[in-house]
Amino acid sequence: MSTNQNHQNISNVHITFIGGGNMGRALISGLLANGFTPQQISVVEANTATAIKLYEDFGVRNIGSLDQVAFDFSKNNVVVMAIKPQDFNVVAKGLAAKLKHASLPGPLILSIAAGIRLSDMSRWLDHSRCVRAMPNTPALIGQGITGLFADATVNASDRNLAQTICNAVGQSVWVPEETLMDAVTAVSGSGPAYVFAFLEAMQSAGEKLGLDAASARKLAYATLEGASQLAHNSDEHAGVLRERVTSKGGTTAAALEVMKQEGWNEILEKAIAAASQRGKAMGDELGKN
Ligand SMILES: NC(=O)C1=CN([C@@H]2O[C@H](COP(=O)(O)OP(=O)(O)OC[C@H]3O[C@@H](n4cnc5c(N)ncnc54)[C@H](OP(=O)(O)O)[C@@H]3O)[C@@H](O)[C@H]2O)C=CC1
Ligand SMILES: O=C(O)[C@@H]1CCC=N1
Repeated sequence: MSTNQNHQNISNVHITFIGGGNMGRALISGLLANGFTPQQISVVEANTATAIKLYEDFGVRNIGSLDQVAFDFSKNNVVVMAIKPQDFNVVAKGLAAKLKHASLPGPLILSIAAGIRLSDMSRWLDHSRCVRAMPNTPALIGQGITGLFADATVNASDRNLAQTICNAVGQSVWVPEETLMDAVTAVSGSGPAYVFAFLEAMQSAGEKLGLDAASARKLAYATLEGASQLAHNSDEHAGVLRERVTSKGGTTAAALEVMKQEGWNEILEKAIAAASQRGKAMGDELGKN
């Protein structure tokens, strides 16, 4: 896997988002905070209220429907497919009609849909200039991490363009096999939800021990942030940092013993494996269309 940083001139890039829901919004917000202008971004969003909010908050252009999408081929066009996996096939087939009339090589398609495979999207779109990406919602604040995969037909310039967009909202990692995109989805795509669940549990445990809600929240959030920064800035394995907190016969040891007995690691491994299997199953199922 490679995590190389790259830079491409973004001033001539135009990005059309199809779907401006949770993840589309996070990417738009992150891109605008990190070098892109509202004039470089258009959105096709089925939900009128969501579309209006995107315009009000970010000033990005709303395109009423897929039928109205028109590419200006003096620009380097990218289409980000940010609809739900279950809607992908129908949207892709609708977009295919537009791509037929586009001057070659047509836009770069960057799909962020969980599970949807390159072979299926290329078939539905009748287009081969496609890259798969799996970002996560911290992109909203420029702290995202995106897993990327492209097959051998995608040239270096397009890989660069895809990565430049993802790096505008955080970091990125290329994976060498498409099947690993299900692992990326399970670890970092869904990952923020596990962290939020952890935060909810920490806060609630504090409250059960008598802390008021505001104090419990502050203690839990600051601990997660501090520990995460500490791990990030350290060359040492997280296990070594854990041991440094754990005094022999002390409080942390008591907590970790319960986590061990209850199978904390196994539960997390099972949960992340379930997410990965769900990604694969979605790919199998939706790829039948
Ligand atoms: N949420 C996350 O953390 C992450 C999500 N993803 C992927 O991103 C994709 C989007 O997820 P998410 O943003 O959470 O989903 P959302 O449902 O929040 O957003 C999808 C949006 O697309 C709209 N939509 C549906 N059909 C069309 C259409 N034909 N044309 C234009 N817009 C349409 C939906 O409107 P309506 O609601 O009215 O149907 C909705 O507003 C998924 O494929 C998911 O796998 C990837 C990484 C992380
Ligand atoms: O839950 C999902 O399916 C999407 C993909 C990763 C995060 N959200």
